[in-house]
Amino acid sequence: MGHVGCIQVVQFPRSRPLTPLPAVTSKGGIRQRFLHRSVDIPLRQTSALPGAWHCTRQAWRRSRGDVKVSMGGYAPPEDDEDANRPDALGAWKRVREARDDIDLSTAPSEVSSSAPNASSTPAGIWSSLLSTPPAAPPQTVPQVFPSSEEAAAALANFTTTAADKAIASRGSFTVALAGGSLVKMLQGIKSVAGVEWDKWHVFWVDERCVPHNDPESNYAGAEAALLKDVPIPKSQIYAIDESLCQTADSSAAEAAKEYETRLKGLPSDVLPIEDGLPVFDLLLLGFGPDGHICSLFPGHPLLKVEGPWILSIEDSPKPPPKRITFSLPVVNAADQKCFVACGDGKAEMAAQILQSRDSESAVPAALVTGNHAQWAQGNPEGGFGRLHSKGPGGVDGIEKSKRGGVTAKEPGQGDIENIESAGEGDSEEEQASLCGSGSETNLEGVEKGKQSAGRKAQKFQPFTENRSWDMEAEMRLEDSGKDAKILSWE
Ligand SMILES: O=C(O)[C@H](O)[C@@H](O)[C@H](O)[C@H](O)COP(=O)(O)O
Repeated sequence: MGHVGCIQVVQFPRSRPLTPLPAVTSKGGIRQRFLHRSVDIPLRQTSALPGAWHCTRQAWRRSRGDVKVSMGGYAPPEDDEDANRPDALGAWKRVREARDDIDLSTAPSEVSSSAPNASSTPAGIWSSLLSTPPAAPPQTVPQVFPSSEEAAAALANFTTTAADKAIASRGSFTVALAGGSLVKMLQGIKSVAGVEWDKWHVFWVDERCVPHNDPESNYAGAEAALLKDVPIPKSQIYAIDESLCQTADSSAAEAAKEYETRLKGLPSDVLPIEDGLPVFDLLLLGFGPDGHICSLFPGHPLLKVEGPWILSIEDSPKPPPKRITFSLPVVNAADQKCFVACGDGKAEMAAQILQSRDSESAVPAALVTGNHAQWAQGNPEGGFGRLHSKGPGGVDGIEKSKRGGVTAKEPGQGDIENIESAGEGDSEEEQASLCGSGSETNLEGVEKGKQSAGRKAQKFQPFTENRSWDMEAEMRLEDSGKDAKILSWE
């Protein structure tokens, strides 16, 4: 095909055609999205490498290898491992290798205008890429809800949408749950109609090393809030092995090892592994008032551990002290991560997470990369409402909406994304119903939640936009001589 100087989009022979979506302009270039097997595959063209198109690592993963982005005509140098990667970083490295010899500003002439059949041949794809005019950037609207019921309903909608996509793509859905105040919010999921529960596989991002009937058990909380009422096969609920957590002397390390072994024994159509890490479809995360996620606490050495998937901790600052947890690389390898923040007490930390992202002082929650959604329950006139201010604890770019909520002016890098009020505030009593203080035990919180009023039907806009891989920043980094392997920047 002679695509000299450009990255060529190739479809494997048996894959379904890509459906081009309208192109958008975004930070660093023009972005084109394709719909493929129900997933968006964004490609972008950057000013740094005119004529070249790139896709994010996460999009590559989500395409499940069905779409290949490669550079025609240039073999990767053998001694550069990264240049052999099939994803955007590899493609970029290959282009960097070749850029002295080629004219990167020249798009392949045979696809510039008259290529046949826009979506079924590489030339056609190029043609549609080149001819689609840029559109306005999409709005992304993660939301703050004045009532926990509304936040729970939005979370339910988001989760079941993610499940539908995963099931359509590979026949199963893997979701990993946190504990804490998130647990009560899970109740909303059971009222969604038409869920293919038999395709769900449920895990825990962290678990306290206690028996299942212990009020501190995250498994027990999720069981009471959701699992006991939905027909997920028991064999697809991956709780900690409680036989390893019976006494105060129990070793969390053994429980972690057992959990990891069980995950590694799952077939790849249930839990795919990429770059040595499991790719969960969705993580439902909380964050603590200190910014911890899972059982990864600020300043704790576990944050830096990269090899094992599941880690143990015996000195958790949040009781109980013995726990097992996903490692940070496992968290970041997941396809989607959703933060749920309950109550105004989390607003200050939410602001800190937004502001410290990408900085040395980032708290664990700010180290989570990739695709995010955030649902928060709080008072738009209270703690979360203050996020609009530029003062201490405030976040630039977020302003109050007419209805008393807060909404972002534009999705800026490092934002917790746009935040919008979902309606008028509910009573204090109702606010407390699904959103506990976090200090009460999981089971107590669920009991309280059961007494809440039924949820309201509501409009909900899912978060779809990727935090894109910033290729220009990565190039600047490499030029500055620093380690450029910021592969999870997407
Ligand atoms: O076992 C746990 O403690 C949880 O799994 C933990 O990961 C939780 O998500 C955060 O601690 C936030 O908890 P709160 O929402 O209760 O603050």
